[in-house]
Amino acid sequence: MISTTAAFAFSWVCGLVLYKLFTTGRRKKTYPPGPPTVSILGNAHIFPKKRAHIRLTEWSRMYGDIYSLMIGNGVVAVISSYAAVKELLDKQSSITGDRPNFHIGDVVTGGVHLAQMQSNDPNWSLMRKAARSMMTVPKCNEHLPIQRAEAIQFMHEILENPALYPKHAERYTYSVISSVVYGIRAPNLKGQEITDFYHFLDLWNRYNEPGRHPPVDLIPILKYVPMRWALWKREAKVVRNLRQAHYYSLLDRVQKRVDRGASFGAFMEQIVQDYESTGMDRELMASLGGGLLEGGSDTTSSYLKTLRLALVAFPEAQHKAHEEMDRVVGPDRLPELQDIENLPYIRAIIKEVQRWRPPAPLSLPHATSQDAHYGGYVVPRGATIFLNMWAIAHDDNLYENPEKFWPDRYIKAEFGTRDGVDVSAFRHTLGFGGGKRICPGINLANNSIQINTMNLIWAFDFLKMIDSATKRPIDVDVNNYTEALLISPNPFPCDMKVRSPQHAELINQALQESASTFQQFEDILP
Ligand code: HEM
Repeated sequence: MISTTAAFAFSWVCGLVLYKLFTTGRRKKTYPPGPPTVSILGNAHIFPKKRAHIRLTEWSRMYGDIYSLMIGNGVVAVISSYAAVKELLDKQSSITGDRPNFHIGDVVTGGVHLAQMQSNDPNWSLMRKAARSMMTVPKCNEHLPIQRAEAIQFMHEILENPALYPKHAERYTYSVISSVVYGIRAPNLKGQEITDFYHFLDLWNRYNEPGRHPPVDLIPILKYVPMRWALWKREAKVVRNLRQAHYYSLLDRVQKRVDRGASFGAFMEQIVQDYESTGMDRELMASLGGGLLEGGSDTTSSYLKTLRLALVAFPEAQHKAHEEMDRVVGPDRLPELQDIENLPYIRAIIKEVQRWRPPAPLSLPHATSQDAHYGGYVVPRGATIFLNMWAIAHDDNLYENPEKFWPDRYIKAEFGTRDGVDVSAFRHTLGFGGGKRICPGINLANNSIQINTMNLIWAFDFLKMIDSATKRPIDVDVNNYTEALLISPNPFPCDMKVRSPQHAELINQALQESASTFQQFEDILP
């Protein structure tokens, strides 16, 4: 009897194992369609490691505006239409506003990070509320003087050393956010804060390269491998220590300023003062400031780098922009933010840069906390959702010749679309994500984008470099981009020349006049 029961149990276990092996990786009929799966892996073996947005876009052309990839038993849904974003991310935001598990990220951040935490975590709500209240339109308008002064310094840096444009763009974006958040600016590229920040960000990006780490989120037991055998743990610890030191040191400087009764109007001063009523401890405060610095730096500088690439590669657009700028603003003064209302072609350039090369082509991944529904399909609880901004922005059915940088499309139609396209679900903020996770920095980012696009077009000619041997212009490669989740152009040859001595003189003069604005952010006391 015992042997019969044992035999029965044994065959039952074998059957279960076989069933699991057979079904793991298989797509359920209720899920969105997708590429054929294989046992156990599903689609894991074909998931692109680099330039994922390009492959995911090819699949969206085959499977439609929602499809799924199976990673083992995990489901990844990829959406690539305005309608799908509206239905899934915006309308069902309460159940599609989580983030997928990201263990290595948690090790680096201690699990406390605005962009990574789950939306039911009360600390996420606390930080998110604070971030949003700090970056309303009126609050951002209060920071316009420093944003404008930094943009003038940016132009001046290009005048002095145009070859370092990408570095100047990074200094600009870091300095604006650091001034707004901490009241501490980065006056030049050699400063300790900016050097430290980009050092650990570079390390983190490199450590995150696909394939560098074991798949800890898929095979959780790997989390328990001891540190001495787990390179990823040692690397994550290095970044964690550098990151923590940086953000605690910035926070301490704000705390000391508040203690001595001074104020530079920085966001963190208020947070430090209110910490008892808000319930934010030191770790949360440090993480909040850090999340904003990280969220706003690479994204805004990516825009500025793409703007330069587009103007060099598409001289016709540059010519039209110069013509408009000369007509509306002229050479006798710098542009002001209000001028944007009278510069439709410059506004079209801004929209086209964001469509043509969105800094976050797959946005940041969302995750579902319950089953969500779209187009008759189920996106099950625990699934990851990618908003494929690239697929939407490069959809030939929506946009004529989508690969071309052609701002005129936005002069012809509000959303730049072909005639007859239904734009009822369209919105200009798609590049900033959706639902309850939509980027909280939109207003600050838009001010930076508008001020700098006007300034740079007003001040400079963007020219192709001349090859010293052949004396011919060197073409730029408009597809040579970095390969991470956030993309920006790799360095390319470009010659930026100030448009006249009068333009240079006005920039120098404006920089001198900005001295008093900068002075408010010179946090030199210990
Ligand atoms: C051109 C500039 C920018 C672009 C294209 C951009 C884009 C994005 C995108 C696509 C997301 C993900 C949204 C989602 O998951 O649905 C995001 C999130 C975020 N962004 Fe931005 N962003 C920009 C500027 C900024 C700035 C200036 C700040 C702060 C000062 C900022 C802070 C953040 C934060 C903290 C998050 C995470 C929000 C959360 O998970 O709750 N971003 N951004």
